[in-house]
Amino acid sequence: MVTMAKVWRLSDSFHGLPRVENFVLTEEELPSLSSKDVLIGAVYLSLDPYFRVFSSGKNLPGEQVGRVLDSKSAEYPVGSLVCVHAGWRSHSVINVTKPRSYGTKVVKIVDVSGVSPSLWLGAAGMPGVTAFMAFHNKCHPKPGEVIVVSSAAGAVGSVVGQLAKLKGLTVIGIAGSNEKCQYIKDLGFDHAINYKMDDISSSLDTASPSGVDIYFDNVGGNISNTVNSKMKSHGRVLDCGSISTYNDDSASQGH
Ligand SMILES: NC(=O)C1=CN([C@@H]2O[C@H](COP(=O)(O)OP(=O)(O)OC[C@H]3O[C@@H](n4cnc5c(N)ncnc54)[C@H](OP(=O)(O)O)[C@@H]3O)[C@@H](O)[C@H]2O)C=CC1
Ligand SMILES: CCCCCC(=O)/C=C/[C@@H]1[C@@H](C/C=C\CCCC(=O)O)[C@@H](O)C[C@H]1O
Repeated sequence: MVTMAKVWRLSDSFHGLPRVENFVLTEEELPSLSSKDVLIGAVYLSLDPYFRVFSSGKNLPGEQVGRVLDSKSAEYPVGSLVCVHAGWRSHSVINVTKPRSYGTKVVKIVDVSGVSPSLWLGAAGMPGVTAFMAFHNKCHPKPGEVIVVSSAAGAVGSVVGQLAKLKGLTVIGIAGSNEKCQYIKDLGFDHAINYKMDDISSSLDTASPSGVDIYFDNVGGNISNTVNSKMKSHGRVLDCGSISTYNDDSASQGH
């Protein structure tokens, strides 16, 4: 039986903000399975900021949670839930012995009842691991310190803020709407700044008159210029990303 995959590709490279016209939905006939191949049906697709910068040619990158629909590998029986860098596509035929883009593999994931498998693309996946490793291994947090997190309602920032609360820090989040500010307050953030409505500088002075010990930066640009001006001596700035620059084709994307 022939399997047809629906595959999102780029019809045109990005210029400035991504537009619907940049994307085209195509169809692709999949090969029959060879030894160690599995047929995966997508369950959740991940949309991450790095797509804007790392998309090459017609192909979109992207991790997905999928379910094994057919298998020539005893290690991945039909019905297994997996995470795989397959791109934005409904179905994939993948050889489980071959590494994927930048070394990733087909990762079997635990199907926890009552927990959405989409978490494996968020808090339990790459964003969550990024937050955990960057916060604990690079920020050197100490209880009682003050941390500012930009893009605080995002996949990475929302986890960083919760980890910081667990570590006993005072946590200030910066987000772009009152709803997101309420969301991060509900997560336990001590302060929430709406960068589209509030004066960031005076809000930071009010939230932490003595300044900032750690800035977990996901945004870059003017927001970070303001936060950086509030850093204490020996403060730490963790440059996780600069999403405010990704749509600026003239900016250099160095990380
Ligand atoms: N170094 C690494 O290995 C990794 C780095 N990253 C980086 O971390 C950052 C966050 O990623 P992730 O949590 O997945 O993002 P999400 O897609 O979850 O959230 C991104 C949020 O950033 C905010 N944002 C977008 N544009 C701007 C802007 N111009 N100014 C201020 N805020 C803006 C928006 O929220 P709002 O409504 O609040 O504006 C948006 O929802 C990105 O820079 C990403 O590149 C992510 C994963 C790994
Ligand atoms: C513009 C620089 C973005 C840096 C921050 C960021 O979001 C990093 C994310 C990495 C992500 C991207 C790296 C390579 C993508 C290659 C796409 C492909 O070939 O499939 C990945 O390494 C996990 C995040 O740490």
